[in-house]
Amino acid sequence: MAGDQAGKTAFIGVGVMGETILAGLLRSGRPVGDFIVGVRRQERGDELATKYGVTVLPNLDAAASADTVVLGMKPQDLAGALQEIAPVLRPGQLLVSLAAGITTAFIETHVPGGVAVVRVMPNTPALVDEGMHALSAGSHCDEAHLVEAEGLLGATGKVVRIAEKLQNAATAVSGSGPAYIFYVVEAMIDAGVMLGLPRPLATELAVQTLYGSATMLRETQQHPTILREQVTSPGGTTAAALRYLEDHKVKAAFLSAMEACRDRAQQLAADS
Ligand SMILES: NC(=O)C1=CN([C@@H]2O[C@H](COP(=O)(O)OP(=O)(O)OC[C@H]3O[C@@H](n4cnc5c(N)ncnc54)[C@H](OP(=O)(O)O)[C@@H]3O)[C@@H](O)[C@H]2O)C=CC1
Ligand SMILES: O=C(O)[C@@H]1CCC=N1
Repeated sequence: MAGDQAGKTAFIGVGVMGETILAGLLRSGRPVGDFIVGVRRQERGDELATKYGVTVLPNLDAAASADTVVLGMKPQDLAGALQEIAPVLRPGQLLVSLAAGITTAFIETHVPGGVAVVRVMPNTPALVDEGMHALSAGSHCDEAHLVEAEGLLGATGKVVRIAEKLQNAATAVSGSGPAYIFYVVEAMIDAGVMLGLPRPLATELAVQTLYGSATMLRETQQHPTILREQVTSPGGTTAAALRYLEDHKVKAAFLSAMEACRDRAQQLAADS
């Protein structure tokens, strides 16, 4: 596919992540006519057509009429979907897979030779155009394919190119990462309530603290250790709290949790 002839993009499998990316593209000003949607349930298709005015087609027709196909189904559903659309795929066409764990090599074995594959690990902050998307090229990708994929993902946040062997580690950091952060915020709100704060106030304090801290990290470019030390007065309140987190091996728990995430991504690939 020549980059300057980029045509329609089909989204096949439009759940949380697919809709987030599609909606972001429309929000960024891309015409709805650039996109086609393929779904497996008619009522989901009706919902997307009503909400965005997007054309909904059977998967086979969606794949046939697009230069780029974004695959947004669960890893367990990917092989079945590839089998369904493979008959209409053609060399030079681009497949962009969002599926955790699934390799470009696996996808390439399920489609005709010469179809280009880009593997992406997106994340849900794309909903507010603050996504972090890591992408890797398959073996038939040229620069135009990568630029096309970057254009699609770039509408909702940052995009980095990474070696495919790092994809499962990226999943552990940025793909699944928002869930860890929400979990920590949930814990802080509940603790605030336990300490006597009304829940709306505890929520406001915790959410703004997260937002301010994230903004500091990004804008000052300082190492988190330095920023943490600035909060930690000798013999003060923060040191007392951090000591408890150290005693309970919270950092080690993060390491184990993220290893489990990486391993699960590998397992999803092995099971496919
Ligand atoms: N959610 C996240 O934070 C992230 C998800 N991902 C990856 O993104 C992918 C999607 O995840 P997520 O959006 O959470 O999952 P969802 O379950 O929300 O969405 C998957 C969608 O795919 C549809 N689907 C399944 N099979 C087909 C098919 N053959 N044809 C058409 N549509 C189909 C499902 O339809 P139905 O409505 O009928 O179930 C559903 O709407 C996964 O592979 C995941 O690994 C990656 C990074 C982050
Ligand atoms: O939990 C999952 O499997 C997906 C992939 C990364 C985030 N959500």
